[in-house]
Amino acid sequence: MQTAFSIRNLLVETKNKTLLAIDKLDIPAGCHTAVIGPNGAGKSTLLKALIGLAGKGEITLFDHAVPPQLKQGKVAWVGQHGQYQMPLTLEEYVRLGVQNGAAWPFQTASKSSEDITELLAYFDLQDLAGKRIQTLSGGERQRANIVRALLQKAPVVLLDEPCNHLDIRHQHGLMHYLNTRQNEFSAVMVLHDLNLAARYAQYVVLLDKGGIVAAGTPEEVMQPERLEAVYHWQIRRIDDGDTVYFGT
Ligand SMILES: Nc1ncnc2c1ncn2[C@@H]1O[C@H](COP(=O)(O)OP(=O)(O)OP(=O)(O)O)[C@@H](O)[C@H]1O
Repeated sequence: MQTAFSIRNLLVETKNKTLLAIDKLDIPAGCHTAVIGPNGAGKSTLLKALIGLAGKGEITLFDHAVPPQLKQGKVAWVGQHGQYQMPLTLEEYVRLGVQNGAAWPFQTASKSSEDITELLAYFDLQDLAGKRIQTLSGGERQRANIVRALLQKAPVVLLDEPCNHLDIRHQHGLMHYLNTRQNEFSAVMVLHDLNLAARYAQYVVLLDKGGIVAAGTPEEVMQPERLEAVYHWQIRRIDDGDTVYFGT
């Protein structure tokens, strides 16, 4: 299996504390990875390390050493906090993604106005295209952030809690969109919702206290006893024969 990110001897630390220590982790390409774990486990820190914003260690992307250009947006990024003070309409805001998507070895797809129209329609934003971003709701802004990142047509998209502010339709809509585009890009996403992780991710990394507890398929990783030990809460796994759910 091809590897998207290959991580060796990653260490992220402050003066007094180790935030994340990972000896070895290979995040597969051509599928979507969910990073799960309790608050403070190190999930966002891992995503930051993947784009070179945190830590020391060896990280390769499709077997290339991660170069400084990654910091300039060659891996698409949906962060937890957007910048909404710019005097832009929603359409102008998402078009920033097109401008960020400069060529780099893995960049092949073209970026056309059809992409924008299609993505705005899919994420139900077409009627808001002319609206100022400051006036959008939380969920509308989050969807705009997602469209802006997807327009970069990068081979890897990192999403830090992308379902924040999204209603149930748009949560599943986003996950469905990602799963139908696995031949175009690999997504690595921080998810708090275990049900979304179990249903839509093909690879799961469970973090706790700045380290990896388990990594593998959802079935391998998301065992109730293991989740209970990490989240310190009773967790039940319910399999209705079609879908696996996690409840308390
Ligand atoms: N710049 C920093 N300086 C000091 N500590 C930090 C810094 N950034 C993160 N931390 C700490 O590192 C730990 C991991 O943070 P991180 O944001 O990666 O957690 P997370 O798993 O994404 O959590 P959450 O689910 O709450 O978003 C936390 O204990 C956090 O307080």
